[in-house]
Amino acid sequence: MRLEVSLCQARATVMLYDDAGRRWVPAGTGGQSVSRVHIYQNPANNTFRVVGRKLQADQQVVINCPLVRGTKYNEATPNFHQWRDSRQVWGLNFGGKDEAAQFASTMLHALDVL
Ligand SMILES: CCOC(=O)[C@@H]1C[C@@H](CC)[C@@H]2C=C[C@H]3CCN(C(=O)[C@@H]4CC[C@H]5C=C[C@]6(CCCN6C(=O)[C@H](Cc6ccccc6Cl)NC(C)=O)C(=O)N54)[C@@H]3C(=O)N12
Repeated sequence: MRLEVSLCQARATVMLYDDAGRRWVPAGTGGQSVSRVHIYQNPANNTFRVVGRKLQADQQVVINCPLVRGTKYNEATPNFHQWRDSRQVWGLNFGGKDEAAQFASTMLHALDVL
């Protein structure tokens, strides 16, 4: 079974939108902290997912989100990008604009070929 390929990675704080509270909350536990976020491609079936693990010791997985054809990826600001999955809204608060642009470019490619 072929392994998934990491198409890109970026440092970002992974956030979820709390509809009830109308505010962004950090994904995972242990408060707001930076993760390394990848876009993985599974070549066997041409699927993609966004996976992020905290940089800190426990490497907690804070996002594991399959990409769905037709998803709109919204670059709300140069550093803050967001998209909806079936249940919630994800936000990535990137460490830098260049990383953010690279991630967006890869994301848009993935959504284009899905
Ligand atoms: C600077 C100070 O920033 C802040 O204090 C907070 C914390 C900052 C770090 C984490 C973060 C950073 C940047 C800003 C940038 C703006 N922004 C918001 O949240 C805006 C403002 C109003 C608010 C209203 C709704 C909300 C929330 C949920 C989804 N959504 C939509 O608009 C969606 C978007 C969308 C569009 C297309 C496709 C997909 C999707 Cl998802 N539209 C629809 C049609 O679904 C949204 O994004 N909203 C952020 C913010 O405030 N903050």
